[in-house]
Amino acid sequence: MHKIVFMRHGQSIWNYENRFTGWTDVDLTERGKKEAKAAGRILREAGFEFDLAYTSVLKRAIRTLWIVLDEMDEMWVPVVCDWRLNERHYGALQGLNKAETARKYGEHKVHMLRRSYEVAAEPLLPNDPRTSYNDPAYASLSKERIPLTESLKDTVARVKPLWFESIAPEIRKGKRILIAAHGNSLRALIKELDNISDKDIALLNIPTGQPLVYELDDELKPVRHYYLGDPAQIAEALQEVEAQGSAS
Ligand SMILES: O=C(O)[C@@H](CO)OP(=O)(O)O
Repeated sequence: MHKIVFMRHGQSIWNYENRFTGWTDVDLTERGKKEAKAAGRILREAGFEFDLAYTSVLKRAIRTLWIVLDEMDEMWVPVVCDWRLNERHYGALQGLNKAETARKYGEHKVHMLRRSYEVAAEPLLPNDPRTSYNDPAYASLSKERIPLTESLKDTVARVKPLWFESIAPEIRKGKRILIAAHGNSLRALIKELDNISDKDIALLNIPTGQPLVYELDDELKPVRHYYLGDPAQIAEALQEVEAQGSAS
């Protein structure tokens, strides 16, 4: 039996301001840092140890991972930063307030944009200063591979190869892995792992800063999964994520 821990980053500045974030590289708030520290403590107290960690190339996830590893006194753990764990690209929505967008276009439309499998936001124009074309974090990628928008389906298409090429082989070697990533890159990974239908994935939200343990059998099929933290706090955090798309 293998165990892997997934964690969404702690609260970011744009989570706090309720803006569509995607590939925008915003940092954690003080609350986000506290969430990461608490997660590290919970993991340490539950006896978890890691041999390898994965994160995105976005600082809210990287910093969350650093804080967790620091709190666990495991800062030596090798870290792979891979763009394929980035948040799903939110196209032209990036920077807009979610409640204002819901007031303008309706809550249903915003829910579809946030949680449906195939719907993507309008793409950024190639000359939009918000594109990642000139960001050195993506220097190894050809321009065609840098998205201007993504649906969850597109996110699955980039996360899946990372799982099969890198993460799964390391788990098979016996490595104990922590993945600090984002709401939608984790939804994409979990959709594949748990074989969740395109329709049902709309119901899955991931709270910020809560360690989620997956137990996997020898074929790396999930046997069970559970959050480690306080259930009341997790329920509240989930409610908060869901409410971000409401007009009020
Ligand atoms: O804005 C975003 O990038 C994501 C995560 O914060 O938001 P949502 O939960 O709306 O998909």
